[in-house]
Amino acid sequence: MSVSVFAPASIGNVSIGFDVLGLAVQPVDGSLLGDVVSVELAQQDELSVIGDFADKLPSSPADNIVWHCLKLFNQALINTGQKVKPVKLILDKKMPVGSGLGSSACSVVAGLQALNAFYDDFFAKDVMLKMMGQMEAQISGSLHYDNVAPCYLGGLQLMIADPEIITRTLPVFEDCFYVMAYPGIEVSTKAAREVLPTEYSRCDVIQYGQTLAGFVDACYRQDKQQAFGQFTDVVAEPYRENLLPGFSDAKAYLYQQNCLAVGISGSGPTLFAVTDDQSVANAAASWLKEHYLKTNLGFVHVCKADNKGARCL
Ligand SMILES: Nc1ncnc2c1ncn2[C@@H]1O[C@H](COP(=O)(O)OP(=O)(O)O)[C@@H](O)[C@H]1O
Ligand SMILES: N[C@@H](CCOP(=O)(O)O)C(=O)O
Repeated sequence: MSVSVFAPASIGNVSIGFDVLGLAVQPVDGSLLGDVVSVELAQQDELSVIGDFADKLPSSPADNIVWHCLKLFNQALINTGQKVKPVKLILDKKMPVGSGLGSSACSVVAGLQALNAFYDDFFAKDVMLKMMGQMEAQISGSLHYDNVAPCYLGGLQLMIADPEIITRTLPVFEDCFYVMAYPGIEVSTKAAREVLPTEYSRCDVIQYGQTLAGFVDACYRQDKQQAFGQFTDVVAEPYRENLLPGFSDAKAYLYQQNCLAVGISGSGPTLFAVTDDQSVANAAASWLKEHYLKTNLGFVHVCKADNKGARCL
């Protein structure tokens, strides 16, 4: 028996919810923006990596986060008295690394969820999400669920301080397009966290709280004007934009073209632009292809919210 699980790309932070807000996205053209992990019975545990971005990962499979997922998952099975089966894992690494698209989360979620599907969904969702958070923390240096939660559960996820709840699903703006532009250069999440201040002014704290609260309220009332009217990131963007060549010019241009919001996806370098008008989305995508991409690895996708999250193929 073999199972394959796809886990979608996500926008960490969504600009105004540093570490606590994340949105899963899928291209409107139906292409798979995310990673796929397949699991099948084998003589002994093994991992092979294929796909467009396989050569960007550590050469030893033992350094791949999917291998660590297998070890964590097996230990959790053993802890419950279950018998562990040797498996062959195949990671189809479709996602660029250090991209701001939640690439490591895609591998973690696809890997753990494929294993759980192989064991007939042995672990409940909350147990799985905690394991996913643990693996993401190992790779990025700190515990943040804003990629793994939307990648696993789909949609727009708000992280809750209660460790028993972890995340709540917020209503999305179903008519919005998210134009995702990955320039083809790498920015490590760890490095992009190190440039952030360790303390913020009272004024920034108030603005952050007010903006996030206003956004959540607007999601429930489906009020796009309020959601995107005050869409200013005071926590990360001012300190990270220097890591992203061309970001501030692109942002200014896209606002002139009537985009509702523009921000850094996760820790960058991917930029996202929001609009509810498909012709604005297509024009933004064409412009970004020409002006924001820096290498031939870059790409632009017009996306919508992905409400399904990780799924068996
Ligand atoms: N399967 C994997 N997917 C992504 N990154 C991996 C994987 N296995 C190991 N890594 C390593 O983890 C780090 C992930 O970097 P990070 O900046 O967090 O990526 P992203 O922001 O795209 O999730 C890189 O050093 C990469 O080599
Ligand atoms: N909240 C994190 C999100 C990182 O997302 P990634 O896609 O860049 O891994 C942060 O901003 O550091």
